[in-house]
Amino acid sequence: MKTMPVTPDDLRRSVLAVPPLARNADLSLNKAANQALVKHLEAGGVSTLMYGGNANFYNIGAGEYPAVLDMLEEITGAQTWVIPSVGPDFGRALDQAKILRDRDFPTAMMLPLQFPGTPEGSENGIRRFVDAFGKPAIVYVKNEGVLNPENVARLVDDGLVAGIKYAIVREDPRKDAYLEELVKLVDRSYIISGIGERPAIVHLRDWGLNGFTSGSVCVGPAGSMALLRALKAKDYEQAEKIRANYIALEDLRDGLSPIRVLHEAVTLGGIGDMGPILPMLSNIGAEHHAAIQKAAKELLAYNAQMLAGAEKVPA
Ligand SMILES: N[C@@H](CC=O)C(=O)O
Repeated sequence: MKTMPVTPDDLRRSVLAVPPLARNADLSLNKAANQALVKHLEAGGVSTLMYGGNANFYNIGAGEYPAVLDMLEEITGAQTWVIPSVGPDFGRALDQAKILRDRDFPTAMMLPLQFPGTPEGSENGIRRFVDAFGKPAIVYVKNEGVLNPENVARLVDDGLVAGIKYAIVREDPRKDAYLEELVKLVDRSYIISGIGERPAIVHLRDWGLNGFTSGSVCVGPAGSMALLRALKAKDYEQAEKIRANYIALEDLRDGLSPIRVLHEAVTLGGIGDMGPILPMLSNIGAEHHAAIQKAAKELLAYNAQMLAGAEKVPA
């Protein structure tokens, strides 16, 4: 597992996969299924795994946290970078900092707390977490009003930030007043697009962001990595062609529930049985399974083609 400090190059080397977390019927960790998903991602060329929203870290207690970290350390390859999340509440983040500070993870992502919180309180919370952890954190900007661009910029200026996951969803990602302000205050090499394949082209081409996160990469890792390579090569025609293969699954995710559809897509695609989602979430209803399975199988077929080298993409 990568243990060296994070550089901007690390943020763009791989798509940052945001995987679900597999559990058994009794909600204990399913190590074999989690390992199967990690192997699928690594076989597709992915080397960065960010365990956050899709793994429902929002609901993991500090009591289970050491076992989760042990498992992630065990199931990932020597070249793979694992980013665990902490929070979203301040007390849990501090408990998790005490657990993380004796381990080799080079950073952790602070989940955003929507309520109750203020931008100044969230900035202060991240400062105190980084102080307790002893390493810079990844800041997750998911909704307006949690952290303002000035709060994020102060954290960056004080050396407390390894990266920023920018994930405020816009109807048209080319029009984004928050991001416009953020890129004035913070070097773009810190900022990664945090909403999957759909806005990734605009975020990297038009806003100059330094990489992207994805959930659907867990089904089609080779295509997402090809998309990243096409974007780095500024081959936007190729990037559009590749992204088209993700839209069916992304439409289902955005229409129903991004986390719950992804969780089931990994199971129904046959990559690994993700089992029950930890409360306070719940698995998506069986009435959606056929559509999710179809989209997952189509993306897996595309992934197999990409692995076989059927499509020429920039190296
Ligand atoms: N939310 C996005 C990116 C990950 O955070 C997704 O799941 O695709």
